[in-house]
Amino acid sequence: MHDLNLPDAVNAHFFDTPDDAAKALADAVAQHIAERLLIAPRASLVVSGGATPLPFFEALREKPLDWSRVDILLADERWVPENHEASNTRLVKENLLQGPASEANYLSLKQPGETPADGLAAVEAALADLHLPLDVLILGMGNDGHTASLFPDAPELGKALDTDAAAIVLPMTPPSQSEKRITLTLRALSRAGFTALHLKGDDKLETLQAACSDISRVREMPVRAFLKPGLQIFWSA
Ligand SMILES: O=C(O)C(O)[C@@H](O)[C@H](O)[C@H](O)COP(=O)(O)O
Repeated sequence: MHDLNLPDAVNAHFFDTPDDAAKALADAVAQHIAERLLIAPRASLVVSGGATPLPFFEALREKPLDWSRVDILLADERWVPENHEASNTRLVKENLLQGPASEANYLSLKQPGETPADGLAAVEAALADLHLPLDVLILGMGNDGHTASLFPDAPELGKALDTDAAAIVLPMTPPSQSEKRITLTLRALSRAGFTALHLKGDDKLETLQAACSDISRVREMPVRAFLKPGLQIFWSA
């Protein structure tokens, strides 16, 4: 039905409604976290901002997990105050860190500082205890092929994609975006125990199709870096 030329061992799940996709993704994430907590003292959960994750957050926050042992952070953040409508931290606090999930530990990528470069040391300090690889990573994707804040037009993209570099978080200043950003780097985002790409709408399917057409040209569409064996794609109309 969906004419995608997916790389080997990438699994795509298609749903009729955003709620169906969100519930299935929340089930999969909760199962993965529960399994991880059986064998590890804590589990990390990295989520994305934007519009797509809202119903997923609403479904996930109700799961009966030992949330006090879960560290939640964002894959990327816009460098705006927490009460700004574009703040991903606000989105997560209002929609995910509620109910049972309010017991989770939130690690913020937004720290004091005029710019992400000014706040970088404080963000690195906030992430000092973060264990890599991550346990669960949920990514979104823009129609320019960005994921997290790995934007094709960001001057910092080369550094952020360099998995040999030590940085796990970097400021990003893509001219296409009105706010400055901060993002986990590819090094931090690679090899998570469970990685999902959560997409909504036909336009995203077309973008995914374009991304799959030549996965080697990562700088043109950074989402390609994640089109690897084990990736789970959750798409809905
Ligand atoms: O803060 C952000 O903007 C992101 O984390 C970003 O990578 C997002 O996931 C995509 O832009 C998709 O956004 P939508 O879900 O709004 O389409």
